[in-house]
Amino acid sequence: MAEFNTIPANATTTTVGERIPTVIVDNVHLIYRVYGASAGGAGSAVAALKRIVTRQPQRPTLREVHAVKGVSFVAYRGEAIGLIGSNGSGKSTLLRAIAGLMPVNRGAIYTQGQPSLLGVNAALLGDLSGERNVALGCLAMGMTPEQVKKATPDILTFSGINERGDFGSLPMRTYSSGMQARLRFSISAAKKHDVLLIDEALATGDSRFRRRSERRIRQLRANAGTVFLVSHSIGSIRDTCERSVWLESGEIRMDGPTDEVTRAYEDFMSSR
Ligand SMILES: Nc1ncnc2c1ncn2[C@@H]1O[C@H](COP(=O)(O)OP(=O)(O)OP(=O)(O)O)[C@@H](O)[C@H]1O
Repeated sequence: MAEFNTIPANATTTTVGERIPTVIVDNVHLIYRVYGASAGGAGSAVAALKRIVTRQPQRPTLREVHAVKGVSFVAYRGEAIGLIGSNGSGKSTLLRAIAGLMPVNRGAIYTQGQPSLLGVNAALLGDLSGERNVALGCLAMGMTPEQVKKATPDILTFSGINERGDFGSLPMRTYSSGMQARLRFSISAAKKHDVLLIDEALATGDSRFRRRSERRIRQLRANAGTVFLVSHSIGSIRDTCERSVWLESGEIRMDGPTDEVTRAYEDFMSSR
């Protein structure tokens, strides 16, 4: 997408008023292959006895989980998009593919720049202090050592982990899961991202941190990035995203203004 290079970094439209695409998802299929999974009772005691009697070795089996089925949409600069859907509908899988962490089996994903995935499972090292993890996380995001030094106090303050004592110098394994999630979010949000993918990160923070991180997401968007937010908290989605994509069983059920999509999703969930 070489034509993006000629557009000013903070513009959300071209000079002729066209919106600038940042992520194009074109008829994407994502399939997990699970090796060694026993299918249809092959793992039962009767099946095992039968194999012993007939002296047949257990054959390795392969099962496929078709997690995302033919999904297409275009995301634009300056948009915050909520990804909603019931458990197992394919939201996290789709984010991982947009981040380039999972190959697509069919279709294609085009992105502007390198999308950054911020998830509750993002790797931070439990034996290192919060401060060291901040430094490593910032270096991994491409900051220089000087930028890291400058950004570290702000990141620690934003995360709020030092509000109840000097936790920044303690190993991360001593943090609650909410504190760990807050620090992960704060590290990722310290950098301007072309495309920031957030998987449930806000759900684990308390309400004060949630408000703070929602403000930060709005700032990241205002800096012309695109934000994707996966969350089961419809409140967070409504407060942060003006557009939502609803996935169900790996397919798009609805894509449009958050108010309309979340209302339809809530009706669907309450009728189940
Ligand atoms: N590593 C994996 N191996 C095999 N199947 C997987 C794997 N990860 C997810 N799946 C399957 O892919 C499907 C989509 O899962 P995914 O985690 O993307 O859903 P989700 O919408 O994010 O769910 P949730 O809301 O529960 O987090 C599910 O059927 C799940 O069982």
